[in-house]
Amino acid sequence: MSTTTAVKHTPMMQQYMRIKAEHPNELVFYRMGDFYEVFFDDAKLASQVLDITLTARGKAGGNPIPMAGLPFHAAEGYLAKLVRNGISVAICEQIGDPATSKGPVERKVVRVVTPGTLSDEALMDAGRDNLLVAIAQNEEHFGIASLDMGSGRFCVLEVIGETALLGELERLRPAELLVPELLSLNEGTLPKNGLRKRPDWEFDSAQGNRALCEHFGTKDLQGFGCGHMHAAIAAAGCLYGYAKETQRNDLAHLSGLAVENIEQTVAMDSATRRNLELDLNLTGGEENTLFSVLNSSCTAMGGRLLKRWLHKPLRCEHTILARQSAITSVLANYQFEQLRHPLKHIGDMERILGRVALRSARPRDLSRLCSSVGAFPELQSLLKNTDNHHLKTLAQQVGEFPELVATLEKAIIENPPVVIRDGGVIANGYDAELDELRNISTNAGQFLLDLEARERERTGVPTLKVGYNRVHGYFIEMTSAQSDKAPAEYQRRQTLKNAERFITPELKAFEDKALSAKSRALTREKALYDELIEICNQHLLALQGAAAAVSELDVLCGLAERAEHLNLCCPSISNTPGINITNGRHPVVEDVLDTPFVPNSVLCNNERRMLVITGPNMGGKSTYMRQTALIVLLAQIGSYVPAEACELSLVDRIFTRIGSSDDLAGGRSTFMVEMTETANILHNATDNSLVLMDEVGRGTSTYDGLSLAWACAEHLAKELKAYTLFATHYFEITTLAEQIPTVNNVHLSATEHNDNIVFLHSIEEGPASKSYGLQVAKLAGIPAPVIYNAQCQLARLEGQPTPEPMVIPAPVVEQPKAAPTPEPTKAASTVKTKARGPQPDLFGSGPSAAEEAIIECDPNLLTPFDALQLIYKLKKMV
Ligand SMILES: Nc1ncnc2c1ncn2[C@@H]1O[C@H](COP(=O)(O)OP(=O)(O)OP(=O)(O)O)[C@@H](O)[C@H]1O
Repeated sequence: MSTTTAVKHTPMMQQYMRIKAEHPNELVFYRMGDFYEVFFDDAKLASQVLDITLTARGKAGGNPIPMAGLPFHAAEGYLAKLVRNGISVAICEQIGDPATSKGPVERKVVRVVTPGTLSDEALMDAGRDNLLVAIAQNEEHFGIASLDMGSGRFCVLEVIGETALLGELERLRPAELLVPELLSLNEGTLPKNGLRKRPDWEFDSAQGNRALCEHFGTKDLQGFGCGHMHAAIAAAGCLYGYAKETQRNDLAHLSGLAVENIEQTVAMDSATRRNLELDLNLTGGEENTLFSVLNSSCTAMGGRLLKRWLHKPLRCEHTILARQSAITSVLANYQFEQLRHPLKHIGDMERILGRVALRSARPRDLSRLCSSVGAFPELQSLLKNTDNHHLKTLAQQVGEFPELVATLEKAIIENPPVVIRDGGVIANGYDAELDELRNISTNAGQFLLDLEARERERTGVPTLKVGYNRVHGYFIEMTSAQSDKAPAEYQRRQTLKNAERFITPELKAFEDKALSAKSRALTREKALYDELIEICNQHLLALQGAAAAVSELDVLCGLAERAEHLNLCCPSISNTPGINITNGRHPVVEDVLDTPFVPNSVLCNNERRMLVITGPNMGGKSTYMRQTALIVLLAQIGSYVPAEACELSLVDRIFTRIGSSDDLAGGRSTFMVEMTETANILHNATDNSLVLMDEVGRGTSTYDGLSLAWACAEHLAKELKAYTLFATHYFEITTLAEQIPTVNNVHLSATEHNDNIVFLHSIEEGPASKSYGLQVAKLAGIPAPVIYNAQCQLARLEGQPTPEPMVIPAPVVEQPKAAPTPEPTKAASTVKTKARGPQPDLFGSGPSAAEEAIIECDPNLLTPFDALQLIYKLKKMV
């Protein structure tokens, strides 16, 4: 804040400063009539992020106070933009009455909107979970707590080591991340947006335990299965405190803590999650991802659940088979199509219920909740005769809520306004008192006319009038001459020169009602609305369960629809170790290709633990590897898979070492990233893991790279025995198959036509015969002279005659500095005799004649003439 306490402020500014001092880390929206105003540094930030004008209001210490204002009615859009940028906002409203206030109206922060604690529909992306995450550290253990404020889903887990932690953070992608001040982690690896450091004491496990027990009304947390998870409880405690502080609410919808058991799910590190492009592609977009192809859910909550499934493949065969059998069941007779009809009428119940619990639900939330729950009977009748156990369980969990639907239907008008503030939400006929109040204000005129006519007749005074004035209110007026005809219950209210004014008990009662009818109608309506929210809250737990079951039904029907339309097959889970995919396809590449996708099979088992994949660039190696991982992943979420047939045993981890990018924020070069990821694989892969290695070693010099690739492949095949797909351009590695029985060569086929390469994309047994690198470069548009030069260099390296005399100076070709380490050398000697194709045998080739001549000569002994001779000699040799 660019101001000092010594500066004299106006009373209003003093009030602002007091409030701001309590919210140093939030941008304060200070309510001024129909505007929110922001001051000082907040104003500068807001004007920058929101692209609004920065002006000034008054002065402090002679300097103008920077100010930016935004209309109150448009605040939501601005809030959304700020939270998307990771900025929290404290909303400070006028709570005093301006008419009676001395000095500035009393103001108070009514809520703090932070990126991770959103629940307003307008501020959230319906397509993804919006998570508040906290991490706590206990030596090597990391406790992770996550909360989806919208739905109240509150989960904890513990992992060991930084890599596993980062893998989970990649899965959760927190909108806001709470970390202790003293976290021994490389901060560059944590997401920047929404990162909040909290004091270490907030992560006290015992204190967290107490707060959580108090919230759930339990003696301890054993019932949730996390009593012993101290790091996770520390994280959950901090998260809970933060959520409560910002929401200023009792968070009733947080009904339990779910323990995410990592033993039950397939572990994937952050690189693997990114490389497989599960729900985000490599450029960060949402198109062309596994999710985009596979999602055909009808509800937003179904879509979000599918994302969670894709990021959490299972190792629990029972659950996988339950999902699979449900899909098979709804595929029969296209039942999924019928089920999708009621599902389309179900709104985002999960988030609506969150707002109901937070008591911030809007009228349209209630009417959508009503129509959503109103669709349950149709779902039930469709599932009534199912013989599938899982579908039966889900149907039971969905239940029916006839009374609630009847109440909401009766209570809320068909298209209610956005907010309850101005009323007009509760339907006529729902509440007699409200009806009467509304009748009074709308029918007041008629009532008075009727009364006038009746009183004229009763008194026989045709000039009797019913009137109103602001001082005396309603009255019956008679001329002074006729006033003796006033009945006994007429009470004199006012005497004028020629007339008398009376009031009757009936008119008095009407007056009491009419004068305040409008505001009382509004008050009554608000009370009824709160009552409705309470009624919904009474069903909260059951409704949350129903929403979860509906989401799952939706995902299962969506997967069935995809299975039907994308021609997927039901994988079978086997106890015999192995992955056997017949004619598998890459669902995303297949989706984007205009030409037919070439299906390929994979066979890995105890005898075939590693496939060394060779083939030309663009041949389809990466596609083949990724499709294998995606098929395994889909099988383990319980889905059908893109293949003709598939049988597999469950894998415990999926690792990928694919592509290369540097990690500037984390201070790691491309090669360092590559090696870190490889190290993680070598430390953690088991004989039940699926490992994809794409061109390991290419990030460094040829010899270092080949040696590393060789050693990694050998370690994976001999020691770890993981199912490994190892794509490489180092032909030497194909000879591993001759030394290790469980290593097999496969290649992506291609052929040449008129000097051009034709990719066949089909997998064949054995190593590739050629690499076609120059043809692919030509295809990519490398200029002809450069291609020609490359051809010459290739011929020279291969010891073949140069195609044409070379005019371009030869580039420096790297020469081996030292012999490779003993193990690879042993392997290399085999390579020398066995290496196929025209590529040079890098380990095997000795020094050339020119090199030998250079080695032999001693420059200290050369005369200038000798040196010139040597140059001529060398020139002849190359
Ligand atoms: N089975 C297939 N059927 C049809 N087209 C395919 C198939 N596999 C790959 N392709 C096409 O070939 C392109 C290149 O595939 P991919 O990236 O897998 O090749 P690669 O062998 O890994 O290449 P590089 O060695 O250069 O990384 C894909 O983008 C896709 O268009």
